[in-house]
Amino acid sequence: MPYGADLDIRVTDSSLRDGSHAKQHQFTVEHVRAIVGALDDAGVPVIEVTHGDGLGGSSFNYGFSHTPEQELIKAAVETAKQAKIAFLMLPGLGVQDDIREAADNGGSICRIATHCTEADISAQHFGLARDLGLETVGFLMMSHTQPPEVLAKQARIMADAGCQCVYVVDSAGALIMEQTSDRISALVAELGNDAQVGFHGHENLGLGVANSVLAVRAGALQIDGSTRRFGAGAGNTPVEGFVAVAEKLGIRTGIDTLKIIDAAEDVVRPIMDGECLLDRLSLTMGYAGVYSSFLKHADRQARRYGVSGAEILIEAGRRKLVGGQEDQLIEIAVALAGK
Ligand SMILES: C[C@H](O)CC(=O)C(=O)O
Ligand SMILES: [Mn+2]
Repeated sequence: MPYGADLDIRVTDSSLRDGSHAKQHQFTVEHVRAIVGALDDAGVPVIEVTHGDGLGGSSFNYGFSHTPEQELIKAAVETAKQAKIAFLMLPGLGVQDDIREAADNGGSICRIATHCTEADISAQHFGLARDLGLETVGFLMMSHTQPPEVLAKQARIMADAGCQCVYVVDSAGALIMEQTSDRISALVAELGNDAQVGFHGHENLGLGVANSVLAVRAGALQIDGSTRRFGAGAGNTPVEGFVAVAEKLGIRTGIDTLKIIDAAEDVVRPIMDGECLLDRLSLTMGYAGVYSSFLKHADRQARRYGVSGAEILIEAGRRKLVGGQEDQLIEIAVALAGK
């Protein structure tokens, strides 16, 4: 079933949210204006702008923002001519007033993220977002850790609370091919016409584009990516790569392939501190099933305590750490240093 009359699927670019992890939350209003301007011109229909860990993420545990995210959201809304501006929030990290403020600043899509077994903590936030007239999206993070039937039940909780599209979120970039499509199919079967299904991929095993195509084939109607892979870990599904492949497969995204390729090279890349690489640490994250946004934290602790970043990540995977447990990376590094 197509997304709309002109689109088969809708792409959301997360460079200005997931890329915040890679940029260590140092986005400025100028960065936002430049990236939103280029993506909007290329026809990207949705652009997500927030601290990497969502509204309220600017903190000691996650890393302080250079510029308050509400200012960034406002700048994005002022710049975009056709794109809708989305924002992310994790219940407990952000609070309901943050959603109200983001809506006042013109954000029109509210994305609520929970660990994939904790959808129930999102109910009041979806309720508020719908009351405010916002479009809603739910994120089931670390979806590789649960089988399709468990995710489907969690998706049902979100949909019943007012979520209009539930995403399978491959936070660790650990899903491999059919592991993605089986999860998407289970959500599509559970939700039917009650909500759409989306997929958010990371490149830690190099499968972002392939997994996204399989997600579309399994019925996903919304796909996330980041132009130039500007995201946590090895980055997200590259929007320009996905759009090129989609065009060749006859999947209509509404995005101009050549314009988004230029935007990646000429606008997004100069704002990045460096390329998001499929190197030892990010590959280890995909292999060990570790939350992609742990990359910079693990690297920092490895340098601080003179231990192996890869060993920190392997242990984080063994402990099945979830977002919010960044402090345990310090404990692991201290333990490794003491050996
Ligand atoms: C808060 C996380 O960074 C959300 C996300 O993009 C993911 O889990 O992946
Ligand atoms: Mn992500």
